[in-house]
Amino acid sequence: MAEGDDVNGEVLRKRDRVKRAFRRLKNAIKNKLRKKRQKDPPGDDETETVGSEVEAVVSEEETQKREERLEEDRKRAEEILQRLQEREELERKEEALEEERREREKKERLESLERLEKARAKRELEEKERAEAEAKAKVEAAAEAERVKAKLSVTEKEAQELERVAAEKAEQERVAAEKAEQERVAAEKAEQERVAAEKAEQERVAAEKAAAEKAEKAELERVASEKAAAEKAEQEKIAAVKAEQERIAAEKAAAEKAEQERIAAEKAEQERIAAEKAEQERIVAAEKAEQERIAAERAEQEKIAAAAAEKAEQERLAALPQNTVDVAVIGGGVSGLTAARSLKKKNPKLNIQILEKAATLGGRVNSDVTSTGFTLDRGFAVFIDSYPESKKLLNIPKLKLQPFQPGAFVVTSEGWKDGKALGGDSGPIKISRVADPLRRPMDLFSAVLSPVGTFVDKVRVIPLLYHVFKSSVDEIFDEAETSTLVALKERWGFSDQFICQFFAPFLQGIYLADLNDQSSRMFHFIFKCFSEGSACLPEGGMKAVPKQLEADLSNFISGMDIATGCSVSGFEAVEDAYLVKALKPDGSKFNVKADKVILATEASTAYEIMDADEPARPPQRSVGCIYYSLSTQPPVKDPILVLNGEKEKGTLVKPINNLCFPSVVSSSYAPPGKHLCSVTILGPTMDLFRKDDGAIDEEKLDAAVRSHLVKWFPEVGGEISNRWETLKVYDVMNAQPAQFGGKYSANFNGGRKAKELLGVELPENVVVCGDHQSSATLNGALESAVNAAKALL
Ligand SMILES: Cc1cc2nc3c(=O)[nH]c(=O)nc-3n(C[C@H](O)[C@H](O)[C@H](O)COP(=O)(O)OP(=O)(O)OC[C@H]3O[C@@H](n4cnc5c(N)ncnc54)[C@H](O)[C@@H]3O)c2cc1C
Repeated sequence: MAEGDDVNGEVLRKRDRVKRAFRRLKNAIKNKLRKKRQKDPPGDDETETVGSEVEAVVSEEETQKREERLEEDRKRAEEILQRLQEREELERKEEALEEERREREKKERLESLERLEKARAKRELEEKERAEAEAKAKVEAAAEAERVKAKLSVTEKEAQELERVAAEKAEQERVAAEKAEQERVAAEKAEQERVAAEKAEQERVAAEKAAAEKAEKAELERVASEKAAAEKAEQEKIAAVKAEQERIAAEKAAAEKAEQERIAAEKAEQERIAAEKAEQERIVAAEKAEQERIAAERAEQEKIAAAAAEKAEQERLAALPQNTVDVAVIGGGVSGLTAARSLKKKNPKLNIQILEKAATLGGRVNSDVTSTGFTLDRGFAVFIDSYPESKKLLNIPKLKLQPFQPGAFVVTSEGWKDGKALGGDSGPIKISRVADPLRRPMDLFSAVLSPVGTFVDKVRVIPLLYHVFKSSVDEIFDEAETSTLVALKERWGFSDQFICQFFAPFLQGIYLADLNDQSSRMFHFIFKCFSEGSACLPEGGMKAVPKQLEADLSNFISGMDIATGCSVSGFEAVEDAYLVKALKPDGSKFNVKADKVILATEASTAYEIMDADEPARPPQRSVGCIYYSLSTQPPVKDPILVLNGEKEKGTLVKPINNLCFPSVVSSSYAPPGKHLCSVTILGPTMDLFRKDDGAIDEEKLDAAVRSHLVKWFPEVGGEISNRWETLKVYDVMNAQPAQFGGKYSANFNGGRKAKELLGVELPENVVVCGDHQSSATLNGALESAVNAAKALL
C-alpha cells in the first residue's frame, strides 16, 4: 500500500508541477502581452517619434495595418490563453479520471492483496493441518507397530497374520501415505500453483505496477513532453513574440527607415519638385522668352507678312489684267504690227493690245539715230521695193526710198586661172562692177568687160533672169528645193569664180549663211525681187517701215493699245480667255487678259514662250555690222553694194563680207558733210572676234576691218586708219531663222499654218506669225502677219 501511495503521490506532484508551469507560462504571456500593450499602444509610438510633421504623412493605411497586426497578436494571445484554459480544464478532467483510476487500482490492488493474504493463510493452514495429520499418522503407526509387536508374542501365525495385517496395514498406510503424499504433492502443487499464481499475480501486479509506472512515466513523459511542447510553444510563442517584437521592431525600424527614406525621398522629391519647379520656372521663363521671341518673330513675320501681303496684293493687283482685250499681240516687230493692223482693219471694234519687249517697236527692222545725226540700221538691211507683200501693205512712196544701183561692186585681189583662184593676194586689188544691164542698160558695156565672171557666166545670167521673171513667187516656192550652190552650179552653170566673186558675198550678205545652207527657192525668190525691183533705203533708215505701221495703228482712235518695254514670259488659259503675263522694265507685272493671242516674236522667243522642246527650234543665224563716220568723201561714190569677191573671206585678216555707204544712197543716214560707212561681217566671222565672255572684241574687230578696208581702198588708207570714226558695232544674234531643207525650209505665202508654230501645235485662239513662219525676210514677216490675222478671225 505504501508503494502505491508513493506512485500516486509522485504523479500528483508531477501534475502539480505541470500545472504550476502552465500557470507560470500563462502569467508570463499575460504579462508580456500587458507590457506590450502598455509599451506599444497602437500607433502611438510612431506618432510620437515621427513627430507631428511625420504624423501628418503616416498613412492611415499603415496605421490600420499595424493595428490589425497588434489585433492579430492579441487574438493569438487570447487563443493561446483560451487553449491553456482548455488545457487546464482538460487536465482537471484528466486528473479526476486519473484519481478515479488510481482509486480503482488501489482497490483492486487491495483486493488482490487480500486474496493473496487469504491464499497464503489457507496454505499455511493446510500445511499445518497436513503436518498435524502426518504427525498423527506417524503416532498411530507407531502405536500400531507397538500393538503388533505385542501381539507377535502371541502366535506366529497370528504373528504372520499380524505381519500380513501389519503389512496390509502398512500397505494401506503407504497407500494412504502415498495418497497423502500425493495429496501433499497435489497440495504442494496447488500451493506451488497458488504461489505461482500468487507470483503471477504479484508479477501481474508488478507488471501492472510497472505498466502503471510506465504509464505514469509515459504520462509524465507526455506531461513533460507536453510541458516541453508547451514550453517550446511558449518559447516559440516567446520567440514568436520576440520575432513579432523583432518584426515590429524591424517593421518599426523598416518603417522608420522607410519613413526616413520617405522623408529623404520626400526631401529628394521636394528637391526634385523644387528643381522641377526651378526647371519649370526656367522653362516658363524660357517659354515666356520664347513666346516673347515668337511673339516678336510673329510680329516681325506679321510685319513681313503684312508687307508681303501688301506686296502680294500689289502683285495681285499688278497681276490682274491691266487690260482686258480681244486680242493680245506679243511682239511689236513688223509682223506683230502688221497683224494688229490687219485685224483692226478687218474689225475696227476689236480691242488690241500689243506687248513689245523692247523700248521701241520694229523688232529687227530698226534703226538708231546717233547724237551726231547718223542713222544706223541695226545691221545692214535693205528694203526691196518689189517685195509683193510690201507693195500691198505699205505706203511705199511715204518711205521715201532711195535705191541702190543694180548690180554690185566686187572687190577681187587674187588672180584666177582656168576657173581656179591662184590664192593669196596673187593679183592686184580690183573693184569691179557686176552690172544688171537689164535694169541699167548703160551698164551693158561694163558688164561685158567686167573681170568678175566669164563671158559665159554673164550670158548664163540671162536664162536665170528669164526664169525668175517668168515664174511667179508661188511657182518659185513650188520648185524642187536644192542648195543655192547646187542651183548656181548645176542648174545655171555658173563658174566657181563667178559664184565666189559675186553670188557668194551677195547672197551670204542676205541669208547670212553659206550657199550650201541656202535654199534654191529663196535664191530664186530674192533674185526675182532684186531683178524686178530695187534694193532701197528708206529715209530715216529701215526704222521707217515699222514707223509707218505704227503710225497706221495710231490712226485707230480707240481699241489699240501699244505697250513697249513689256516682256512676255508666257500666257495661260484663264476661264475662256488667256492671261498673257508680262514684266515691265522695272520688274512690275503687266498682264493682259485676252480672248485671242497672236505670237509675233522671233522664232527663238516664240519657242520659249510656248516652252517647246529644244529640238523643235530652228537654228538661228547671226551677223555683225560696224559703222564708221567719214568726214571726207567715201571711196565709193556710187550708191551701190560692195561685195568681197576675194576667195579668202570671213577671216581675221579679211573679215568683211560686204559694205556700203548708206549716206551715199540716202543722205538721211548721215548729217550734212558726213558720210556713213556700213560694213557687214557674217556671224561665223564675228565669232572669231569673240572674247571668253562671248562679247565681241570690238577693238580687234575694228582694227581688222580697218586693215581690210585699207587694202580695198588704199588711196584713202590714211583716212580710214586715222580719220574714220567708229560709231557702233552691232552684234545681231538671232538675225534670221535658218531656212533650208526639211522641216526648216522656207515657205512662201503661208505655206506654214498660222495655227502651228513649227513642230508645236498651238492652243485654240492662238496664232503665230513672223518671218520664221514664211520667208526670213521683211516680206515674209508681213505675209505671215496677214495670214495670222486671217486665221484668227
Ligand atoms: C541685220 C538684219 C538685216 C536684215 N536684212 C534684211 C533685208 O535686207 N531684207 C529683208 O527682207 N529682211 C531683212 N532682215 C530680216 C527681217 O528684218 C526680218 O525678217 C523681220 O524683221 C522679221 O520681223 P518679225 O516681226 O517676224 O520679227 P521681229 O522683227 O524679230 O519682231 C519680233 C518682236 O518681238 C519682240 N519680242 C521678242 N520677245 C518678246 C517678248 N518676250 N515679249 C514681247 N515682245 C517680244 C521683239 O522685241 C521684236 O520687236 C534682216 C534682219 C536682220 C537682223
